[in-house]
Amino acid sequence: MRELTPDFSGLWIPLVTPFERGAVDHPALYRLVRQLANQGVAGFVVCGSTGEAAALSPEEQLAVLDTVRSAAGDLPLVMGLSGYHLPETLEWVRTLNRCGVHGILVPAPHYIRPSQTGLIQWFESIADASTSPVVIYDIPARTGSTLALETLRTLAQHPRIVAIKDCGADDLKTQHLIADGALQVLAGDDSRIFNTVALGGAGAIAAGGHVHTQRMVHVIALLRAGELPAARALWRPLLPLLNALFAEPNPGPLKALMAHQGLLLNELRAPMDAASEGLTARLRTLSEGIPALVAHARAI
Ligand SMILES: O=C(O)C1=N[C@H](C(=O)O)C[C@H](O)C1
Repeated sequence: MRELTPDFSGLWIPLVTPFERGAVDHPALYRLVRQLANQGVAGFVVCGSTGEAAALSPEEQLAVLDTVRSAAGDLPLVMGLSGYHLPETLEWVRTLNRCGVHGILVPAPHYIRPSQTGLIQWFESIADASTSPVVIYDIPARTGSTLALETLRTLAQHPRIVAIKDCGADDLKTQHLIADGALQVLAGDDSRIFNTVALGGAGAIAAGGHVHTQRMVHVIALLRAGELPAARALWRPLLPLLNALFAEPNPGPLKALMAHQGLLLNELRAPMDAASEGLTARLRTLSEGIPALVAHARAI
């Protein structure tokens, strides 16, 4: 039986971490969250892959969480985890328990590629230790581990495992998970948002939601309301930009575009680096070619 009935539907923004001369740029992060918070987003993911969490110390991660919390108002926060050392990860979960987040986003341990039994043990141990709901982060391209459908079905029986950020790139698995109804399915690959939500998924955790945020919020809301033609009309202009944002390693392209928009400095922590000039120019052209939402909405 489920202990909690949390809701992860809608558009969640996996926040970038702005930097200035090597340090976290907290004022820029605060301004960014303030600006996004009143655009209809469901909440924020702090220290996900887009947030370059792997390059942040635990102290920096907690400071980032504090800044986001101070700017986010009532919006819920999900904290990302990473690593492969189970005892250290459980200790970190206990630290996060004291921070009172809405959920934790948990990927498979990276690099070591355990068996499906080992993966079940990993997620169940973390869920047992967590006082917050767990969102499974299924992202084999980054972790090296594929979560089989049966593994996910087993994990869905845990009372605190309630949702999945689906970057599995496996359409059939996505459809089975949605049909099962045991986990809320959130698109984790931006280009799959439309299909996932049209099939009955609950929403998305999408880095591309930093830009043209309201358009993405509307697409998801229209799909959830069954208004397919209107959703399609808003989605089509977004797709080339969303694809281009991932043409080089995320969040390089996103930060380049946001820097052009004056939202932060175009700085990443090594070994992540800035997007190429050619891609940056293409992103600007694509982004500027997307009609303003109000004008577009009038036209449909
Ligand atoms: O940080 C995230 O959460 C996301 N990560 C994915 C990735 O970087 O692979 C992309 C997605 O848009 C959000």
